[in-house]
Amino acid sequence: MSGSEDEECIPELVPAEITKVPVTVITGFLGAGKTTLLNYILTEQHGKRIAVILNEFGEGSAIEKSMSIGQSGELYEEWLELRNGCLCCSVKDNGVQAIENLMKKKGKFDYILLETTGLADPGPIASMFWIDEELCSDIYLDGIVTVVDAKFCLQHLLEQKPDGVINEAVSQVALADVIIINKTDLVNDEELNDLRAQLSSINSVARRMETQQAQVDLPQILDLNAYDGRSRSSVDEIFNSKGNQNTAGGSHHLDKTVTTVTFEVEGSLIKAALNEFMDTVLWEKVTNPGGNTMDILRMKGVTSIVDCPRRVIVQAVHELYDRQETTLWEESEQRMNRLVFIGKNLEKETLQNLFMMKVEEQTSNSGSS
Ligand SMILES: Nc1nc2c(ncn2[C@@H]2O[C@H](COP(=O)(O)OP(=O)(O)OP(=O)(O)O)[C@@H](O)[C@H]2O)c(=O)[nH]1
Repeated sequence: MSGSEDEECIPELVPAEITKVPVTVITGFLGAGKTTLLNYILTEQHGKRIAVILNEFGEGSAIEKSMSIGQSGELYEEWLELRNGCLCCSVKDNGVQAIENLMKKKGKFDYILLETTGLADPGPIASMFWIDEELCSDIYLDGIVTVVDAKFCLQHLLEQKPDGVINEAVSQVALADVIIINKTDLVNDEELNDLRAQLSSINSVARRMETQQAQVDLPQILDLNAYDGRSRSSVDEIFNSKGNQNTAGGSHHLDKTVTTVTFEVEGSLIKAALNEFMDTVLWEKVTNPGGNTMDILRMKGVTSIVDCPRRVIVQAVHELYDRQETTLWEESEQRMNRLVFIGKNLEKETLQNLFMMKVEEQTSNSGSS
């Protein structure tokens, strides 16, 4: 249709994204306080209609007992509608089916919290939101919240696993967008400081909160837009994050192989070079000077792409990554790339040099043309 008069009559369409429902994944080691957190949320009068999906494998849960598995082994879910408008569902699979069923109840809720089991690595769950196209059309991953037990978290983080076996507690901290240190009543200041330092040595970019009985300020954990390139906060977060290599304080000898590494490189690179860089570090893998393979669990970055007027945010969880254009560069602004990696055996110089090579390739190509 053309003609300005006609256009003026057309009501403004609401972009599809606005109707998508955010999902926050709540993870944390056994007994850390995930259920306490969810119970708190479900009983508070917060004015939100939150649907909670409990992924229960533990024993003794009242909700678990109310579930049953059909004779043919199919999944049965227990749905509870609560007085404050929340919905609660207990499931026995990885939660995908439950989300799909939940979406049929559209309109009854405006937020989803998905609790993982204490022993789960949240990586595959986070990836699911990128690879399942049907899911992605209705919902989006808002962030990962990891609850840790102030008293026992260090012990879990320090637990040595056989080669190739992932320490789930480390993985949960590495992938967190928010870390809630719960049960602070059970530790003294020194223990708490030690834990803070160790958590920060693994993941120095996550927002950190400290609670008793998991009593959080809800806006601190919801609507983070942690994977949304369009949110100003995610750009700021990447720019304000501090890289941290082996700076953990305290007397514990934490297995420091999972760390946060941050670097900045001036200039721009072409889109194909950025993809090559991502493929190399995520898929082909690079080794550090000690000969160990760098294994990236989480990555986020703000990059500058040649001929693109906007910053491009790159997000990765394990081997999957995604690019999104975000805010405009100012004309006078120095083009800059800032990348944050959380993973195993990371070494800043190797990653930075590899990225610089991609930027320099572009500079030398444009110089010779
Ligand atoms: N002292 C103390 N105990 C707490 C606190 N928060 C929760 N608890 C208790 O810790 C125990 C475990 O809490 P849950 O909320 O069930 O932990 P969870 O992470 O859901 O545990 P799993 O489902 O087994 O993974 C319960 O007995 C809670 O009452 C706290 O801040 N301080």
